[in-house]
Amino acid sequence: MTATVIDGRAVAKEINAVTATQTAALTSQGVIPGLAVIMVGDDPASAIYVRNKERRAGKLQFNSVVKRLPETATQVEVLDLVRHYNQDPAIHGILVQSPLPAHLNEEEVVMTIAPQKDVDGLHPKNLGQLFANVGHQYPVACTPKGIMTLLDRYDVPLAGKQVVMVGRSRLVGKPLVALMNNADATVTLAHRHTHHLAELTKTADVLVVAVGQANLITADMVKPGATVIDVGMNRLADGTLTGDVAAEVANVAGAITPVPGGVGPMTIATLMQQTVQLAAWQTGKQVQ
Ligand SMILES: Nc1nc(=O)c2c([nH]1)NC[C@@H]1CN(c3ccc(C(=O)N[C@@H](CCC(=O)O)C(=O)O)cc3)C=[N+]21
Repeated sequence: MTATVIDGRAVAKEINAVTATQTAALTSQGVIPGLAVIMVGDDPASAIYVRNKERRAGKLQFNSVVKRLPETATQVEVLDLVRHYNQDPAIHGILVQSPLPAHLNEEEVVMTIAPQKDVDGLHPKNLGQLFANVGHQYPVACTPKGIMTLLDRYDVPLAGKQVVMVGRSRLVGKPLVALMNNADATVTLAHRHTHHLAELTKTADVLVVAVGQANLITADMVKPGATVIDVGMNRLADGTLTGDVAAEVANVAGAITPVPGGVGPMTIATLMQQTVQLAAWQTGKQVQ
């Protein structure tokens, strides 16, 4: 038996088609969705992301701005740039690429982004709303949100199911836990201090892995028939891109996302979808 391959590119294409229609609707009302990306230094995963975002935003005819600052940029420079885009009515979404160089205070940068423009959903106000499952019109981190869309498109049941999330980043693991909880799954968050990881992952009906370590998850760690979502983005010495899940897992899982072509394209599509949504909220326009 070999697992169903969950085709992130195909689902992303559907989402992008809807986003294109919504973009046209907004543009005809005089609002061009505006996305500002700030990248400091040159993290390789960020470089892939920025390149693919620019391409997609161009195709959708967004107002897309990418500001690249050198590794040596100061905290004040980054904060001033964020404040500039906070004030700019042509920009509806602001994204600061993570990780920032070690000398910068990421916490303070995130706190400075206007919550209504925080297209990554990282601001404590937005994360708080997500965890409390209260309110409406708040952004959610694009990778976990895109994962929920994928699972929905593939009719993967979540209510009452065991979900194990490996990796507790603010960008993926934490928001995914909240989204899964809000979807009535029983969710466990595992991380570098977790004991007996293999025993835990083997209980998962849905296993999501966002660690950044090639081959971390092997076939013996997966329940037969489970859905495995691989968020890893690892560049091997020979230049190939690979996730955190070993190829042999396809012999055990029921469904699995490939890398590339799984979660990555969904992150981009969700970013564009959410930028349009933020533009509509900020301007009071209808998109559908
Ligand atoms: N504030 C912030 N938000 C992020 O969401 C964020 C970030 N910082 N820093 C870097 C990581 C990495 N990331 C990727 C998203 C899509 C692809 C992607 O498009 N992957 C494709 C293409 C791969 C390729 O072009 O070779 C795929 O998996 O098929 C990659 C990487 C978002 N991240």
